Amino acid sequence: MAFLELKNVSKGYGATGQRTEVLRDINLTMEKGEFVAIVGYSGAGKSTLISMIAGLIRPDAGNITLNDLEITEPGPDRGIVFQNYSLLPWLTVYENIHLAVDQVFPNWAPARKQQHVEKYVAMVNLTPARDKRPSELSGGMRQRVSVARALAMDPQILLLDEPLGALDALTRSTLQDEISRIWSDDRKTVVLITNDVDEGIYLADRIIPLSAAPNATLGKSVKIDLPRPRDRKAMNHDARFKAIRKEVIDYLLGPGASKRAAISKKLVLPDIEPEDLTRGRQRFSGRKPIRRSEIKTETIKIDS
Ligand SMILES: Nc1ncnc2c1ncn2[C@@H]1O[C@H](COP(=O)(O)OP(=O)(O)OP(=O)(O)O)[C@@H](O)[C@H]1O
Repeated sequence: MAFLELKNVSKGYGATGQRTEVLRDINLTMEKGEFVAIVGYSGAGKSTLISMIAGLIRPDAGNITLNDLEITEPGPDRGIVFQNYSLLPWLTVYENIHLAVDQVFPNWAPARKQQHVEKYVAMVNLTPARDKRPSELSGGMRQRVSVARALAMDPQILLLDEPLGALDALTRSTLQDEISRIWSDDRKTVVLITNDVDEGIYLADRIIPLSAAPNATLGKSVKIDLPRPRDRKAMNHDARFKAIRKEVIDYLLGPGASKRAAISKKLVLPDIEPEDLTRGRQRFSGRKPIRRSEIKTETIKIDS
Protein backbone atom coordinates (compact mmCIF):
# COMPACT_ATOMS: atom_id res chain seq x y z
CA MET A 1 0.00 0.00 0.00
CA ALA A 2 1.39 3.39 -0.98
CA PHE A 3 1.73 6.01 1.75
CA LEU A 4 0.46 8.85 -0.45
CA GLU A 5 -1.58 8.03 -3.53
CA LEU A 6 -3.15 10.24 -6.17
CA LYS A 7 -5.41 8.36 -8.57
CA ASN A 8 -6.63 9.93 -11.81
CA VAL A 9 -6.83 13.37 -10.22
CA SER A 10 -8.12 16.22 -12.39
CA LYS A 11 -8.85 19.82 -11.52
CA GLY A 12 -10.08 22.84 -13.46
CA TYR A 13 -11.30 26.34 -12.67
CA GLY A 14 -14.10 28.52 -14.00
CA ALA A 15 -17.72 28.14 -15.01
CA THR A 16 -18.84 26.10 -18.01
CA GLY A 17 -17.88 27.85 -21.21
CA GLN A 18 -14.90 29.67 -19.66
CA ARG A 19 -13.48 26.70 -17.88
CA THR A 20 -9.77 25.82 -17.88
CA GLU A 21 -8.84 22.24 -17.16
CA VAL A 22 -5.56 22.78 -15.33
CA LEU A 23 -4.57 19.28 -14.24
CA ARG A 24 -5.60 16.04 -15.92
CA ASP A 25 -5.19 12.44 -14.84
CA ILE A 26 -2.54 12.93 -12.22
CA ASN A 27 -1.29 9.62 -10.85
CA LEU A 28 1.33 9.47 -8.14
CA THR A 29 2.33 7.01 -5.45
CA MET A 30 4.85 7.73 -2.74
CA GLU A 31 6.38 5.57 -0.05
CA LYS A 32 6.84 6.68 3.53
CA GLY A 33 10.09 8.58 3.99
CA GLU A 34 10.46 9.40 0.30
CA PHE A 35 11.42 12.86 -0.95
CA VAL A 36 9.76 13.61 -4.28
CA ALA A 37 10.24 16.80 -6.29
CA ILE A 38 7.65 17.92 -8.85
CA VAL A 39 9.04 20.38 -11.34
CA GLY A 40 7.12 22.34 -13.92
CA TYR A 41 6.32 25.54 -15.72
CA SER A 42 4.89 28.55 -13.98
CA GLY A 43 1.11 28.25 -14.15
CA ALA A 44 1.22 24.51 -14.82
CA GLY A 45 -0.82 23.79 -11.72
CA LYS A 46 1.88 22.94 -9.18
CA SER A 47 0.24 24.91 -6.36
CA THR A 48 -3.13 23.48 -7.33
CA LEU A 49 -1.66 20.00 -7.03
CA ILE A 50 -0.09 20.57 -3.62
CA SER A 51 -3.21 22.38 -2.37
CA MET A 52 -5.23 19.28 -3.19
CA ILE A 53 -2.78 17.09 -1.24
CA ALA A 54 -3.03 19.61 1.60
CA GLY A 55 -6.83 19.32 1.46
CA LEU A 56 -7.26 23.04 0.82
CA ILE A 57 -9.13 22.33 -2.43
CA ARG A 58 -10.89 19.23 -3.72
CA PRO A 59 -10.20 17.47 -7.02
CA ASP A 60 -12.96 17.50 -9.64
CA ALA A 61 -12.24 13.86 -10.38
CA GLY A 62 -10.11 11.13 -8.87
CA ASN A 63 -9.05 10.80 -5.28
CA ILE A 64 -6.10 11.34 -2.96
CA THR A 65 -5.29 9.14 0.01
CA LEU A 66 -2.72 9.41 2.77
CA ASN A 67 -2.20 6.21 4.72
CA ASP A 68 -5.24 4.81 2.92
CA LEU A 69 -7.51 7.61 4.21
CA GLU A 70 -9.07 9.94 1.67
CA ILE A 71 -7.97 13.57 1.99
CA THR A 72 -11.05 15.77 2.20
CA GLU A 73 -9.84 18.71 4.29
CA PRO A 74 -6.64 20.17 5.77
CA GLY A 75 -5.20 18.35 8.77
CA PRO A 76 -2.20 18.40 11.10
CA ASP A 77 -0.87 15.23 9.43
CA ARG A 78 0.20 17.51 6.54
CA GLY A 79 2.65 20.35 7.18
CA ILE A 80 2.77 23.01 4.50
CA VAL A 81 5.42 25.60 3.71
CA PHE A 82 4.41 28.24 1.17
CA GLN A 83 6.61 30.60 -0.81
CA ASN A 84 5.25 33.65 1.03
CA TYR A 85 6.19 32.55 4.59
CA SER A 86 2.67 33.12 6.08
CA LEU A 87 3.93 33.95 9.58
CA LEU A 88 1.97 35.98 12.09
CA PRO A 89 3.73 39.37 12.09
CA TRP A 90 2.97 40.26 15.72
CA LEU A 91 4.53 37.06 17.09
CA THR A 92 8.22 36.27 17.55
CA VAL A 93 9.99 33.30 15.95
CA TYR A 94 9.46 31.32 19.15
CA GLU A 95 5.81 32.34 19.47
CA ASN A 96 4.96 31.57 15.84
CA ILE A 97 6.20 28.01 16.29
CA HIS A 98 4.72 27.72 19.79
CA LEU A 99 1.27 28.66 18.51
CA ALA A 100 1.34 25.80 16.02
CA VAL A 101 2.55 23.38 18.70
CA ASP A 102 -0.28 24.56 21.01
CA GLN A 103 -2.82 23.75 18.32
CA VAL A 104 -1.51 20.29 17.53
CA PHE A 105 -0.48 19.18 21.03
CA PRO A 106 -2.87 21.07 23.36
CA ASN A 107 -2.46 18.54 26.17
CA TRP A 108 1.29 18.70 26.47
CA ALA A 109 2.72 20.28 29.63
CA PRO A 110 4.17 23.79 29.13
CA ALA A 111 7.74 22.61 29.73
CA ARG A 112 7.43 19.91 27.07
CA LYS A 113 6.06 22.40 24.56
CA GLN A 114 8.87 24.83 25.33
CA GLN A 115 11.54 22.15 24.88
CA HIS A 116 9.93 21.01 21.63
CA VAL A 117 9.78 24.55 20.21
CA GLU A 118 13.39 25.27 21.22
CA LYS A 119 14.49 22.07 19.45
CA TYR A 120 13.01 23.19 16.14
CA VAL A 121 14.24 26.78 16.53
CA ALA A 122 17.73 25.32 16.95
CA MET A 123 17.26 22.87 14.07
CA VAL A 124 16.92 25.76 11.65
CA ASN A 125 19.74 27.73 13.31
CA LEU A 126 17.52 30.50 14.62
CA THR A 127 18.22 30.34 18.36
CA PRO A 128 19.92 33.77 18.34
CA ALA A 129 16.84 35.23 16.61
CA ARG A 130 14.19 33.39 18.64
CA ASP A 131 12.69 36.62 20.06
CA LYS A 132 12.58 38.56 16.80
CA ARG A 133 9.40 39.30 14.86
CA PRO A 134 9.11 38.47 11.14
CA SER A 135 9.68 42.11 10.13
CA GLU A 136 13.11 41.92 11.78
CA LEU A 137 14.11 38.81 9.83
CA SER A 138 15.51 38.29 6.33
CA GLY A 139 13.51 36.30 3.78
CA GLY A 140 15.68 33.25 4.36
CA MET A 141 15.20 33.47 8.13
CA ARG A 142 11.43 33.78 7.72
CA GLN A 143 11.39 30.73 5.54
CA ARG A 144 13.41 28.85 8.15
CA VAL A 145 10.70 29.73 10.70
CA SER A 146 8.05 28.37 8.31
CA VAL A 147 10.00 25.13 7.90
CA ALA A 148 10.52 24.82 11.68
CA ARG A 149 6.86 25.53 12.35
CA ALA A 150 5.73 22.87 9.88
CA LEU A 151 8.18 20.29 11.27
CA ALA A 152 7.32 21.09 14.91
CA MET A 153 3.75 19.97 14.20
CA ASP A 154 5.24 16.55 13.48
CA PRO A 155 3.23 16.01 10.30
CA GLN A 156 3.26 12.69 8.48
CA ILE A 157 4.14 14.49 5.29
CA LEU A 158 5.75 17.83 4.54
CA LEU A 159 4.44 19.78 1.55
CA LEU A 160 6.86 22.40 0.27
CA ASP A 161 5.26 24.73 -2.29
CA GLU A 162 8.17 26.55 -3.95
CA PRO A 163 9.49 27.38 -0.47
CA LEU A 164 12.69 28.97 -1.77
CA GLY A 165 11.23 30.74 -4.79
CA ALA A 166 11.30 34.24 -3.25
CA LEU A 167 14.90 34.02 -2.02
CA ASP A 168 18.10 35.27 -3.58
CA ALA A 169 20.35 32.61 -5.10
CA LEU A 170 22.86 32.41 -2.27
CA THR A 171 20.24 32.17 0.48
CA ARG A 172 18.41 29.67 -1.68
CA SER A 173 21.38 27.33 -1.88
CA THR A 174 22.01 27.69 1.89
CA LEU A 175 18.42 26.72 2.61
CA GLN A 176 18.60 23.84 0.17
CA ASP A 177 21.52 22.54 2.24
CA GLU A 178 19.49 22.97 5.43
CA ILE A 179 16.47 21.18 4.00
CA SER A 180 18.74 18.38 2.85
CA ARG A 181 20.35 18.09 6.31
CA ILE A 182 17.01 18.22 8.16
CA TRP A 183 15.53 15.62 5.83
CA SER A 184 18.52 13.31 6.35
CA ASP A 185 18.06 13.60 10.15
CA ASP A 186 14.29 13.38 10.17
CA ARG A 187 13.39 11.27 7.09
CA LYS A 188 9.95 12.84 6.74
CA THR A 189 8.00 12.13 3.61
CA VAL A 190 8.36 15.29 1.51
CA VAL A 191 6.71 16.64 -1.64
CA LEU A 192 8.68 19.57 -3.01
CA ILE A 193 7.16 21.76 -5.69
CA THR A 194 9.76 23.73 -7.60
CA ASN A 195 10.46 25.35 -10.94
CA ASP A 196 14.17 24.68 -10.55
CA VAL A 197 15.21 21.34 -12.04
CA ASP A 198 18.61 21.39 -10.34
CA GLU A 199 17.05 22.10 -6.95
CA GLY A 200 14.78 19.09 -7.37
CA ILE A 201 17.67 16.83 -8.35
CA TYR A 202 19.85 18.12 -5.51
CA LEU A 203 17.24 17.44 -2.84
CA ALA A 204 14.95 14.61 -3.85
CA ASP A 205 14.91 10.83 -4.27
CA ARG A 206 12.75 11.16 -7.37
CA ILE A 207 11.92 14.02 -9.68
CA ILE A 208 8.75 14.16 -11.76
CA PRO A 209 8.13 16.74 -14.49
CA LEU A 210 4.70 18.33 -14.81
CA SER A 211 3.78 19.37 -18.35
CA ALA A 212 2.32 22.82 -19.04
CA ALA A 213 -1.36 23.63 -18.48
CA PRO A 214 -4.03 23.23 -19.70
CA ASN A 215 -4.41 19.52 -19.07
CA ALA A 216 -1.05 19.38 -17.36
CA THR A 217 -0.03 15.93 -16.31
CA LEU A 218 2.91 14.24 -14.65
CA GLY A 219 5.61 12.74 -16.81
CA LYS A 220 7.83 9.80 -16.05
CA SER A 221 9.23 9.72 -12.56
CA VAL A 222 13.03 9.77 -12.62
CA LYS A 223 14.92 8.14 -9.78
CA ILE A 224 17.77 10.26 -8.44
CA ASP A 225 20.31 7.62 -7.56
CA LEU A 226 23.05 10.07 -6.62
CA PRO A 227 24.73 9.34 -3.28
CA ARG A 228 23.97 11.56 -0.27
CA PRO A 229 25.15 13.90 1.08
CA ARG A 230 25.28 15.50 -2.34
CA ASP A 231 27.98 17.87 -3.38
CA ARG A 232 26.45 20.58 -5.54
CA LYS A 233 29.65 21.41 -7.37
CA ALA A 234 30.76 17.83 -8.00
CA MET A 235 27.22 16.95 -9.11
CA ASN A 236 27.49 19.37 -12.01
CA HIS A 237 30.15 17.18 -13.57
CA ASP A 238 28.42 13.91 -12.78
CA ALA A 239 27.22 12.00 -15.84
CA ARG A 240 24.19 10.62 -13.99
CA PHE A 241 23.17 14.11 -12.85
CA LYS A 242 23.37 15.35 -16.43
CA ALA A 243 21.34 12.39 -17.67
CA ILE A 244 18.59 12.99 -15.08
CA ARG A 245 18.46 16.70 -15.84
CA LYS A 246 18.30 15.99 -19.58
CA GLU A 247 15.48 13.50 -19.17
CA VAL A 248 13.40 15.95 -17.13
CA ILE A 249 14.08 18.92 -19.39
CA ASP A 250 13.45 16.86 -22.53
CA TYR A 251 10.01 16.01 -21.16
CA LEU A 252 9.30 19.64 -20.33
CA LEU A 253 10.47 20.80 -23.74
CA GLY A 254 9.14 17.74 -25.54
CA PRO A 255 6.74 17.55 -28.50
CA GLY A 256 3.69 18.31 -26.35
CA ALA A 257 5.37 21.31 -24.82
CA SER A 258 6.54 22.78 -28.11
CA LYS A 259 3.04 22.38 -29.56
CA ARG A 260 1.65 24.28 -26.59
CA ALA A 261 4.43 26.84 -26.84
CA ALA A 262 3.42 27.49 -30.43
CA ILE A 263 -0.03 28.39 -29.15
CA SER A 264 1.23 30.50 -26.27
CA LYS A 265 4.72 31.97 -26.46
CA LYS A 266 4.45 33.13 -22.89
CA LEU A 267 5.46 29.93 -21.15
CA VAL A 268 7.95 30.39 -18.34
CA LEU A 269 10.53 27.66 -18.26
CA PRO A 270 12.01 26.10 -15.15
CA ASP A 271 15.24 27.64 -13.95
CA ILE A 272 18.22 25.95 -15.51
CA GLU A 273 21.55 26.26 -13.76
CA PRO A 274 24.80 26.76 -15.63
CA GLU A 275 26.77 23.56 -15.59
CA ASP A 276 30.01 24.88 -14.19
CA LEU A 277 29.22 26.90 -11.12
CA THR A 278 32.68 28.42 -10.98
CA ARG A 279 31.92 30.00 -14.32
CA GLY A 280 28.20 30.33 -13.58
CA ARG A 281 26.88 33.80 -14.01
CA GLN A 282 23.62 33.47 -12.18
CA ARG A 283 23.68 31.53 -8.96
CA PHE A 284 26.05 33.64 -6.92
CA SER A 285 25.25 36.92 -8.50
CA GLY A 286 21.59 36.53 -7.54
CA ARG A 287 19.33 34.81 -10.00
CA LYS A 288 16.54 37.12 -11.00
CA PRO A 289 13.03 35.76 -11.41
CA ILE A 290 12.38 35.08 -15.08
CA ARG A 291 9.68 37.28 -16.57
CA ARG A 292 7.27 35.60 -18.89
CA SER A 293 7.89 38.22 -21.54
CA GLU A 294 11.63 37.56 -21.44
CA ILE A 295 11.45 33.94 -22.45
CA LYS A 296 10.52 32.13 -25.60
CA THR A 297 10.91 28.40 -25.72
CA GLU A 298 12.76 28.38 -29.02
CA THR A 299 15.60 30.52 -27.65
CA ILE A 300 16.41 28.25 -24.70
CA LYS A 301 19.60 26.24 -25.07
CA ILE A 302 20.27 23.39 -22.71
CA ASP A 303 23.72 21.93 -22.24
CA SER A 304 23.66 18.24 -21.65
N1 LIG B 1 -8.75 29.76 -7.51
C1 LIG B 1 -8.52 29.82 -8.82
N2 LIG B 1 -9.47 30.24 -9.68
C2 LIG B 1 -9.26 30.28 -11.01
N3 LIG B 1 -8.08 29.96 -11.59
C3 LIG B 1 -7.09 29.54 -10.79
C4 LIG B 1 -7.24 29.47 -9.37
N4 LIG B 1 -6.09 28.99 -8.84
C5 LIG B 1 -5.25 28.82 -9.87
N5 LIG B 1 -5.85 29.14 -11.04
C6 LIG B 1 -5.26 29.04 -12.38
O1 LIG B 1 -4.79 27.70 -12.53
C7 LIG B 1 -3.55 27.69 -13.22
C8 LIG B 1 -2.51 26.97 -12.37
O2 LIG B 1 -2.24 27.75 -11.22
P1 LIG B 1 -1.22 27.29 -10.11
O3 LIG B 1 -1.06 28.39 -9.13
O4 LIG B 1 -1.63 25.96 -9.59
O5 LIG B 1 0.11 27.11 -10.98
P2 LIG B 1 1.65 27.01 -10.52
O6 LIG B 1 2.25 25.96 -11.38
O7 LIG B 1 1.72 26.81 -9.05
O8 LIG B 1 2.18 28.44 -10.92
P3 LIG B 1 3.41 29.27 -10.28
O9 LIG B 1 4.63 28.41 -10.45
O10 LIG B 1 3.43 30.49 -11.14
O11 LIG B 1 3.08 29.53 -8.84
C9 LIG B 1 -3.19 29.13 -13.52
O12 LIG B 1 -3.62 29.42 -14.83
C10 LIG B 1 -4.02 29.93 -12.53
O13 LIG B 1 -4.37 31.18 -13.04
